[in-house]
Amino acid sequence: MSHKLAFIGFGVVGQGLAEILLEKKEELKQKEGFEATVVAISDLMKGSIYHPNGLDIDLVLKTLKETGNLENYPKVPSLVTGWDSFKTIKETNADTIIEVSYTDVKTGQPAIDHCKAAFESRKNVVMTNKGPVALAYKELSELAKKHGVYWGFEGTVMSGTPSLRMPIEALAGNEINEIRGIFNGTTNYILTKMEKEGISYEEALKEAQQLGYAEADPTSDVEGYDARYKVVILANYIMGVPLKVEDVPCKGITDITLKEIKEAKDEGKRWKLLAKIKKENDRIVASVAPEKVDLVDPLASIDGAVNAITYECDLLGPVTLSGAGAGKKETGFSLLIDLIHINRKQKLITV
Ligand SMILES: NC(=O)C1=CN([C@@H]2O[C@H](COP(=O)(O)OP(=O)(O)OC[C@H]3O[C@@H](n4cnc5c(N)ncnc54)[C@H](OP(=O)(O)O)[C@@H]3O)[C@@H](O)[C@H]2O)C=CC1
Ligand SMILES: N[C@@H](CC=O)C(=O)O
Repeated sequence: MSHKLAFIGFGVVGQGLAEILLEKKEELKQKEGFEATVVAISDLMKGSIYHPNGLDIDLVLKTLKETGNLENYPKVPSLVTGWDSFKTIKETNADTIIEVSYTDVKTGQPAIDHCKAAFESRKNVVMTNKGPVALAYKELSELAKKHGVYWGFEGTVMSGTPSLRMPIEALAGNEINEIRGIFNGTTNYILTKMEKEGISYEEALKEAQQLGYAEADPTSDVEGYDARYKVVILANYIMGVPLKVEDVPCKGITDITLKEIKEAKDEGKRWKLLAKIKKENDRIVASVAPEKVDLVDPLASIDGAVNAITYECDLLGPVTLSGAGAGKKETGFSLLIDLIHINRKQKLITV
């Protein structure tokens, strides 16, 4: 099947997916019958380009690298420049919108409205932006369903590690009453670096930013807001409970000093930013906070930008999944798996 894609936002993750589409073009065609044409990219500062017959991804990436602006793409006939996100969503011939603009932890905007505009234009959305899923899951999932389009958001929790797809598909039939884990790559990277290399909090945060792990405003990572969004997504999507962001007490890692990290080590413990969700009768209790975990706890050995999640299943007992929690290719992959899902569904319909 052939797909026409439009990117909204073209930072670390957007470019990660573009590189994957370029590198795996032939393999995806052979193995999955998947073909994609990028028709448009609209980014706030990097400019906006649209060509109904498709853009040359290699040339797009080179243009951006060399000039910093997409609008320096060669001026081929029918190339349109300067369209904002909404015009790109509504008026291009894309069938699927890749929403990879920044996550606004207060309002979820403009990404919520990007999703609405796409669904109302009968376009699929695949996204890594957590805002719309954390703040408007019910409304948006109903709207996507009403318009018969697909909404994929695997990368909103634990990057490309299938923390959403695995429980929904492979653990189906179990009741999941408790979830616990490490859901933020940046903070886990910082804590690991502070403990193992003795570097300062500021230095470790800078590295996480350079590696593309941190949010555009890293306050979201270090104060725990990003992990809190992921808790809300898991509660709504996996546990079917309409938990709200304001119901989740949240504390970050900014107060943890090198001295405290060393003291924990001497006690046979390690600081981790833990997220917890538990169903208690009709109630759900959830939190995000740093905790000293025993070194024997499986979560203690989760290092760097890796994340981990344990699902307490009524039939299977605890199931733990660990893998990348952030990163360019890793999160680009999360979008690819959602696109492959659309492709497989469409193939089933056409046979
Ligand atoms: N990085 C990671 O490892 C992961 C990221 N995510 C999520 O994925 C999303 C993208 O992350 P990432 O690529 O790292 O972030 P970046 O900050 O690198 O990229 C976001 C891009 O979106 C652009 N943008 C912001 N607002 C708009 C808008 N209204 N219209 C068009 N473009 C816009 C920005 O423009 P400009 O900078 O040019 O102003 C920027 O280029 C975020 O929501 C993040 O939370 C999820 C999982 C992992
Ligand atoms: N900033 C986030 C990116 C993925 O969601 C993180 O560090 O985990």
